[in-house]
Amino acid sequence: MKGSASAAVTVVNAFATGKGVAIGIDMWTSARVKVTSGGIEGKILVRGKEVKDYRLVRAVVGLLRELTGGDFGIRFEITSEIPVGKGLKSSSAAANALTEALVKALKLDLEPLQVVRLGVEAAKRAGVTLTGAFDDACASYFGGLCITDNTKNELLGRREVEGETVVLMPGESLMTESLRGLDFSVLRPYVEEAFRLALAGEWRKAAVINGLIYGTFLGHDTKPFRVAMSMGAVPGLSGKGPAVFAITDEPERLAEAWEPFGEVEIRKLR
Ligand SMILES: Nc1ncnc2c1ncn2[C@@H]1O[C@H](COP(=O)(O)OP(=O)(O)O)[C@@H](O)[C@H]1O
Ligand SMILES: O=C(O)C1=C[C@@H](OP(=O)(O)O)[C@@H](O)[C@H](O)C1
Repeated sequence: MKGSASAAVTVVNAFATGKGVAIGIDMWTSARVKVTSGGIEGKILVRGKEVKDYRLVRAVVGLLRELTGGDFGIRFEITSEIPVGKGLKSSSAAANALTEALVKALKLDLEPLQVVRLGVEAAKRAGVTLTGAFDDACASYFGGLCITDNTKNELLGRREVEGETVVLMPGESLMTESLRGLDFSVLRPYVEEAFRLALAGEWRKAAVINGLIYGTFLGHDTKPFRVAMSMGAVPGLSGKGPAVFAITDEPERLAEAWEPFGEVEIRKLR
């Protein structure tokens, strides 16, 4: 059976408040799963390279074994376009895609939101998230702009968004788990303002403010933001970064200007 889910970009990062906003983008992870009599065997390919980190796979299987009471194994293959550790939600997409594939293979009758919540629980157990990242998981599974309360796994609002975004993926990687213990609560008053803007429909302004706050706090290079803003684009920091995205009428021009900072791709919002 097959499952798939996409990358997403951040409008408001949930680290400081537990509430977040993210938008799905057209960059995909797919999972194929066969249920077997025992063991977990398979391969993870990210942008053509093998990744040997099976924590998320084991967590998804463990969770579904508990749910069904079955002692099954799996053969799996995960193929992903989403680079790991850039802030583009590789973990949410993998958890969603694998959970969806396995739920189908086990012929379980679950609502889409239940599938997403299982993926979030698996990501927590695997230790790859701070809040559970229900915001990212919803944007990754359903697409659109998703506003969530990650402390309650509640989807507060969702709306369709159209257009393209330029995505900059700098060479360095930053794993979410490496930020555990950092006190983001000092950012709360400012991030709450960004969240209010997003709730009021002003998600572009929210993304810029969120990006400047988190980007500064985490010590990211501010040049990509400056370049994008000076060209009239609307930039944001995706997750904890280092990936940056921007909405602009001239994606090709911005993509060229961002080339010195890393790999650049133009993707559709979905
Ligand atoms: N395609 C994948 N298949 C299985 N696990 C994955 C995949 N992509 C990411 N992961 C898991 O998620 C972790 C990265 O999560 P995270 O630090 O949040 O990065 P990102 O910023 O890319 O979401 C990896 O260490 C790995 O455990
Ligand atoms: O782990 C988490 O709880 C979160 C991770 C962040 O995304 P990345 O993992 O993509 O950096 C952030 O945007 C999200 O709101 C919450």
